[in-house]
Amino acid sequence: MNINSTNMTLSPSSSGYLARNFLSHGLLVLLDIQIIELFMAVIVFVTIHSLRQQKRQGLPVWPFLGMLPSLLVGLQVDMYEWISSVLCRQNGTFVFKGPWFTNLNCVVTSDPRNLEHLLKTKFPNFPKGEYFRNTVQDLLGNGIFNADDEIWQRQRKTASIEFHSAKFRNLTTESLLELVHSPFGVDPGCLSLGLPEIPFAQAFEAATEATVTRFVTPTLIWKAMRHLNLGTEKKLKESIKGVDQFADEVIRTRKKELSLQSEDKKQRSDLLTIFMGLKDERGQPFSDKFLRDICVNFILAGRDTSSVALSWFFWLLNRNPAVEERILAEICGIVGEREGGNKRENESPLIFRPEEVKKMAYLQAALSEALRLYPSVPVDHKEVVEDDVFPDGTVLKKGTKVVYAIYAMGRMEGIWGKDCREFKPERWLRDGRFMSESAYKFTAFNGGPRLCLGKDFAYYQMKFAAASILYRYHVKVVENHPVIPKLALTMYMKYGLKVKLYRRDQLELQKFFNFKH
Ligand code: HEM
Repeated sequence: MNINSTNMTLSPSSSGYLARNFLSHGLLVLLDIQIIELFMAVIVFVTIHSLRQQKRQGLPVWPFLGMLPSLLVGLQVDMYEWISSVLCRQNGTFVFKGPWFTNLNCVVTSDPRNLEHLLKTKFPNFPKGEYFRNTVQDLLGNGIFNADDEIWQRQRKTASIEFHSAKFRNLTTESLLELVHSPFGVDPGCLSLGLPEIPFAQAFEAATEATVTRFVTPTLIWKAMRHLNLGTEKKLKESIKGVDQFADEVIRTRKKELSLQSEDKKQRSDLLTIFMGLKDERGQPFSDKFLRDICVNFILAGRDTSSVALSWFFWLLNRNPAVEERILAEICGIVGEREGGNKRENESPLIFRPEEVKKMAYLQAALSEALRLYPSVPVDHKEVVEDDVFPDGTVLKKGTKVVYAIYAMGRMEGIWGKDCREFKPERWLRDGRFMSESAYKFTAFNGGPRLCLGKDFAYYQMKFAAASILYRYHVKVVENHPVIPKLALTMYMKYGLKVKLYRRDQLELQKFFNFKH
């Protein structure tokens, strides 16, 4: 990664610039390469040491060996599969030990009993903790994802009241309608134009990816790299700049709008506006930095989680045409119940009513199944406050880091049965009705006091968007397009999802109107 960016600087087109800046720049390039070598040496050392530790504990060493070359070429490995395979062999929990000077020690678990203990029963004993906070601080600041205690409670309470208000619900329903049926939404003809590139979204994705690299790099090393502005730290800094520019613009615009409105017209109900009207513990309005953290965290919570879930959903659908047919049959059945029979509304685009979206049980099952296999937040992190013991007997010392592997949970036979790797929406249905699962077994939305605040809204918007697209188009994934997860805070696809859209015609849909379940 670092070498690539160095090469870019050394390209012929920039040679004039380089000549002028040779001394300072040349030194930086040299330092950059030395840091990479140091970093690699540390990784090799960490690996050898960890291998010995793993062996002593009776843990399999081959997955770690398999990971080594990939780690050295830029953490390209499918880390999630590696963690899953070790967890399956270790009955759901293992202790990972790195050398004393690294931060790579942790307990990794996917056991639902431990999850319930961690997320609910002993919740106060398992905050996000200092290590997590320091690692993601540059990107998430003091926002809800990164906060504990009062700072977290305050944001949670404010957001929770807001999320449950009628005004907020109306606003989100309206914006969803606008989003799906806008010129870049799913209106006929528009998708063929292609989607615009969104610099903020790119910066955001790059920032979450670079942040995750910190978790697998000794703290000492990434802090040194940050200080010297090198490698992934340089990338992180640049991408955070892009994220901040966007957030600053949103805050500035909102402040201006509010200052221009008269008191009686201050009707706007969105989270940012609510937080702008609140005071901190000293009775002062929240700083712009804190408002920026609110923006960034809620965007991460609500935007990227749902959008990556939809990408995995459409990819899975492409591999399971029978599921797509059942979803279409469900949608057409619901549309058919509309006044005026089963005729498609010719000219105006068909917009699903909220009560119709709620009825789409099979679609909800398919989305849950996609999230079971590809959870938007693939791993999460806690820290132990006081010595404790997990229900499975694992001893937890104060300060231990605990990683709960949500991705791996979807691949545990002990939890989901022998067919756990298959995409089977039917496992979520009883007599045609959607049945939710325990949050400690299906942890895609977290559980306990930190259960996702937007879960219901997320299902609603994903169902609305998926149904609106599927009713109009057959979404075909471009052949041979590589689809693998990216190592980031959110489970993006490493190379995105390339699809071709084929407009459905009346005849094709007619088949589904006549389909019997
Ligand atoms: C498929 C969609 C979604 C998934 C899979 C998802 C998943 C999650 C997960 C795993 C967490 C816990 C994160 C952590 O503590 O580290 C979380 C928290 C949260 N989610 Fe979601 N989420 C989704 C959509 C949304 C939406 C649409 C919103 C808002 C409109 C939202 C708002 C939140 C908030 C505010 C939190 C923080 C809760 C807290 O820490 O108390 N989420 N979500």
